[in-house]
Amino acid sequence: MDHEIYSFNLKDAIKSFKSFPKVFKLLWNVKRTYLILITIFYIINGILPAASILATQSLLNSIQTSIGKEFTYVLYPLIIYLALNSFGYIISQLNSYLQNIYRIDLNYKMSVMILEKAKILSLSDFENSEVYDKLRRAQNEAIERPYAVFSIVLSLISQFLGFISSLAILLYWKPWIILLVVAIPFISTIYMAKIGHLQYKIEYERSQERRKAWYLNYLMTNDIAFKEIKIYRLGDYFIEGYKKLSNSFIKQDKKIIKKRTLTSFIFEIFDQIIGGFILYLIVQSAYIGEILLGNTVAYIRSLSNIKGNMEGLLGSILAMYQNNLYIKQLFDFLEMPVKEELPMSDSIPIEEINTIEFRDVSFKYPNRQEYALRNISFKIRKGENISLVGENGSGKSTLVKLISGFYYDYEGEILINGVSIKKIDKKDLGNKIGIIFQDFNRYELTCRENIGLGNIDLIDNDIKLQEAIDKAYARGMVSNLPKGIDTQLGVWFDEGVQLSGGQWQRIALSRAFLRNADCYILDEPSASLDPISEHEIFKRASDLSKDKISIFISHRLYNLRKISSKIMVLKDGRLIEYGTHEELMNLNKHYRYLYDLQNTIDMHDEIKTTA
Ligand SMILES: Nc1ncnc2c1ncn2[C@@H]1O[C@H](COP(=O)(O)OP(=O)(O)OP(=O)(O)O)[C@@H](O)[C@H]1O
Repeated sequence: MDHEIYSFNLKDAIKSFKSFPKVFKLLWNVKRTYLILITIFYIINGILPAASILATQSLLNSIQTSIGKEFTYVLYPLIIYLALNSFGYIISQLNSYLQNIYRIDLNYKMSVMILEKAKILSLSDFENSEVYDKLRRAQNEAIERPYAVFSIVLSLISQFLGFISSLAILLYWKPWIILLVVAIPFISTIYMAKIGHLQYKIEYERSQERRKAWYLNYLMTNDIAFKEIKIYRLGDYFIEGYKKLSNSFIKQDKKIIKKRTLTSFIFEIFDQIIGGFILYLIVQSAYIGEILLGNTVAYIRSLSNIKGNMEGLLGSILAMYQNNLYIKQLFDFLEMPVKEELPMSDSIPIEEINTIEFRDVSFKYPNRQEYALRNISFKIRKGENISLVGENGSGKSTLVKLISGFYYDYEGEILINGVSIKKIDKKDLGNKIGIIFQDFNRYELTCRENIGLGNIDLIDNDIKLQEAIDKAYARGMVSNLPKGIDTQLGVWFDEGVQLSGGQWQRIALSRAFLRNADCYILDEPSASLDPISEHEIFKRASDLSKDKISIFISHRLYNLRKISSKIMVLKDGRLIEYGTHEELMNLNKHYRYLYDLQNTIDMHDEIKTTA
């Protein structure tokens, strides 16, 4: 974790401004004409208060000194005074309009940038909670910050101009008064910076906890966990967890608010005393006739402007420092190196997958000590139907994730057509593999989209979609939907139709079949399918991949037996047996044990059901 979040000092504060050039580059690229106009308006806004003070001074003095003279002496200062005020109003309205528009564009651009970055992250990035935290921090806390920095910089300019111009008016009268005016706001800002830093540190450290609270909230307000929450009566448990986490945040937040209020209260008292003393000096000078009425009003207004500007100025610097810390998170995320993304420029294109070979491959997940796969070697050729079997956690899904190119930090060699998978064009590899994972997605979109996402180019091609639907034996099911293929699926949106687990699986299969792949991987596509449907699907998938490669994972060994040209048996991450069903049965080892065990259980079940 960054050292700079633990303490506040000037060096760190200056360091936090490092991301400035990047912020301005980003702002510049959004809408530069607006950026320039807004800047000009801020500058005018900075000068206007002092100009208004001078106009007031001139108006009042001319009223006081022109008694008995022509009215034009008063009329011109009056017109200038009114014109200035109207001009100020128009400028501020225009400025707020431009800022609102600019802000919408900027936030949109920021959200897209974060999504674009998330798009290129690897699976292991998403499985890494640190990366996940970075993503959430960027999304939740940093997205508004570039705009905040921009408006702070502008108000800094505006405040500074206001400060200098009002100061000049007061300097003209009594220069030493300036020291009194600036002392307290200056000291109070340093204290406030410390509190601001503390707040940032708290936010940073609790981002995991915040995510947990969000997750509990999500579980309670989403249909994903609804059934279990109802049946197991988990509502109170989750709400308690949410409350516990939220209460700790609330406690911390209240503490900070207390600290902040107390500090500003104490400094405000000092400030009021000093302000009162200066006001006394001005009124006394006016009383003894040292200054005219217009000057008196001008000095009083300058005094309050300086105070306001000074506070605003220091407050802006403080806010800028805080925003810089958050912006650092944004760039931390946007500039985070994408580990697994291999250079596309010198990658080798492939037209088809002929062979997949593992040579002594071992792999462990980045966050785990133990290996998920150990010393795996095999070669699969075009036309082979391979089945992967093994107990839970034996490494079957991990193996297919490696074939799909999700992880590259394995030991040994993975070769596609004899070339290292690391060198193969990722896009080509993706295009040539049709896969359904165990945890396949149920998109809350239309049936067309749910299938068409398998090959976006074909999403409007009804003939190809129908072919894919037929391959997954889903024709009857889709045509029975109220709007056929254009029916909204799921329950999140209007007119959505919920499907059964097995029906969703057929949709996912159609999605995989829509790809013109050379290698079909079905990772337990059968979990929600009845044994007959599973047999049909496997049979169909193996028929479809006659001159291709297919890899099936299932716990129903009986169904795999008929369609597999070879069976791989995994145990504790090792490939312990590899051969045809007959060979493995004759070997009389683990596969035979699993097969016989399943048969015995099935027979037992059958006897129980018929009894
Ligand atoms: N994303 C992950 N991060 C860390 N460890 C993981 C991850 N996914 C799987 N593992 C671990 O890797 C090992 C192999 O898991 P894998 O999912 O490949 O097993 P499997 O054979 O497909 O199991 P199942 O039959 O239950 O689907 C297990 O010990 C599991 O805990």
